[in-house]
Amino acid sequence: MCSRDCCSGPGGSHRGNACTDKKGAKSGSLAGEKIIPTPQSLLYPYEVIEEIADFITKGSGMRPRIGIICGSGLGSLADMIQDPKIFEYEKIPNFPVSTVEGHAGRLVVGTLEGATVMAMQGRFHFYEGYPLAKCSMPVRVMKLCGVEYLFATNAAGGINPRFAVGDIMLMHDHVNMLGFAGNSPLQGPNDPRFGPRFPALVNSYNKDLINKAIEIGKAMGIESNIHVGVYSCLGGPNYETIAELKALRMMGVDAVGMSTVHEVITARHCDMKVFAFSLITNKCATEYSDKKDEEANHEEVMAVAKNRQKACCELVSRLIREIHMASP
Ligand SMILES: O=P(O)(O)O[C@@H]1C[C@H](O)[C@@H](CO)O1
Ligand code: HPA
Repeated sequence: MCSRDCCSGPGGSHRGNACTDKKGAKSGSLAGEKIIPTPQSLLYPYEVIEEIADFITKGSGMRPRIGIICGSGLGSLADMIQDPKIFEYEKIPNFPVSTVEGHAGRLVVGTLEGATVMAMQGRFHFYEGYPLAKCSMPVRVMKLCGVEYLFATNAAGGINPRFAVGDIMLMHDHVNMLGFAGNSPLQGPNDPRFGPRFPALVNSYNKDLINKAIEIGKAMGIESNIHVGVYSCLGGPNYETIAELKALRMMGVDAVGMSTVHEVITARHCDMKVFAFSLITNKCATEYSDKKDEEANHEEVMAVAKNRQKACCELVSRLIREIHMASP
């Protein structure tokens, strides 16, 4: 079988039934030979996750309580961290690398508003070629580092016509389109040390944290820019067609992106409390038009994220302060 960072990510590839690892060595089997499937979950068994978590907790001298995943262009959330200990993804054993612009590719551990935190400045997306279990593997690392709360953020297209560019949508639910297609980060044998075989996902998004965030939005004077809504993740990397956006809207989706859902599933499976929000970086057209400026593009996504980073940082830091003050 392929080695740890196998064919399922950049650097390796499938050829027929065989696979090549990063060094190009053929390590699978060709047609006619015995083929042993490797379920995604076995790419990162408990012991490997534990090793990565030990590397981070020993290297930082901390057991962080809050984990943050920075969305596209929202890396500044991690820049708020005090006394940061920085781990480049390349230097973390068994860690994938970031390949997307706006995702620096480093883990930052330190304190924020008095709380111990670890932040991913760069997440892994399905469209980068990583299977879902690999995309959300860092959430399990967070869990074994001691994280109780996951803060997942993303850049997303607004489908709800009431949303404006620059608004923040607090996620209270999601529609798992990749799950509709039979893909899940929890596929393969279940390790009960992480969580149950069949986790429930109702109430995945912590209501207390949503309510606190709404109050914080009011205190910041941005209540009209804060919404509560439903996010959906498609595989990307292409943005959606009009017909897809219309269908998503009919399903009750308010914002669409290419991440977060599999991270939330993984976090809920191992019983973490989840707070997540989308920064609306573009409005999604749901009617046919020839106007070029209605087409989504990553430059616009990054520019809007940069413009709104101050508000996003304040929301996150105030919420973390409340969590820490309520139970230091
Ligand atoms: O990592 P997130 O979900 O914030 O990134 C979004 C989705 C794509 O990666 C990219 C598209 O512009 O931004
Ligand atoms: N669609 C999907 N992902 C996105 C979008 C979008 O419109 N904007 C930012 N990420």
